[in-house]
Amino acid sequence: MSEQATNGQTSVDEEYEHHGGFPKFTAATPGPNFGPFIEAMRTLQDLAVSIDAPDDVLAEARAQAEALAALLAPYEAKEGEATGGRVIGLPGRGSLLMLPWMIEKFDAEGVRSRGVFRRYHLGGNAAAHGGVLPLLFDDIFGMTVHAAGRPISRTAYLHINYRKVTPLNVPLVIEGRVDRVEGRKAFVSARLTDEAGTLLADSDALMVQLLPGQQ
Ligand SMILES: CCCCCCCC(=O)SCCNC(=O)CCNC(=O)[C@H](O)C(C)(C)COP(=O)(O)OP(=O)(O)OC[C@H]1O[C@@H](n2cnc3c(N)ncnc32)[C@H](O)[C@@H]1OP(=O)(O)O
Repeated sequence: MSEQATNGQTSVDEEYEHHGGFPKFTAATPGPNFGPFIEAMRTLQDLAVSIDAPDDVLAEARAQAEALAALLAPYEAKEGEATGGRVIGLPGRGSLLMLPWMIEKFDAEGVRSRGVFRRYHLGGNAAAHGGVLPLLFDDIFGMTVHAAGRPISRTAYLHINYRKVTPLNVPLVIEGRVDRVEGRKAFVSARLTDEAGTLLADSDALMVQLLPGQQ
């Protein structure tokens, strides 16, 4: 977000200032323990949805989880200041909400990301839950319009075609691009495939550029 104003037009930096409550996001550079901490939390998520443990084990797990929450609670930070989501070199940019995928290509031609769906993302019969695919697509579309140099935009609609069941723990690829722009509207599309190129799902969406002051 470093474009300068030219010919009296609003710069991307100024656009940020105009976007109501939107904080200005800058990359975070946490210490070496942040990445392993997030990975440990992801493993906990996988286990929390998959264990069948006796109650005395759950009592101990509960105590440790509550102690961990008490340790971390004093460090809660505002949106835009929390580390998670701002570490480009980590899966999901270090956000637990995001899929643990790594950005491989990020330019005006499009964005490509690779990763796996884990046990935490299980829907049924060994396949990813249908609800986590929109998360993946929406995130790639946000990055796609950003990489294309568009000002902050929100998803107006997002349509997904589920072509084949999406497996867990199999390396997958998603690629998104801007197909066309009409004023504030960017029409985007993306494809989710396995590494052999088999199409699992595709999506198209409308990203509408926010007006000054618009939340
Ligand atoms: C910091 C990085 C943030 C990145 C965000 C990542 C993406 C996200 O996940 S955002 C979260 C999910 N999305 C939302 O919450 C959006 C909620 N909706 C909204 O805020 C508004 O409806 C919004 C902004 C999409 C559009 O509203 P508004 O600014 O009033 O525009 P509006 O005048 O209605 O529409 C603008 C144009 O888009 C079109 N449009 C708007 N919505 C739709 C739609 N659902 N389908 C088709 N066209 C639409 C309108 O017809 C209009 O077209 P035209 O200019 O040709 O007449």
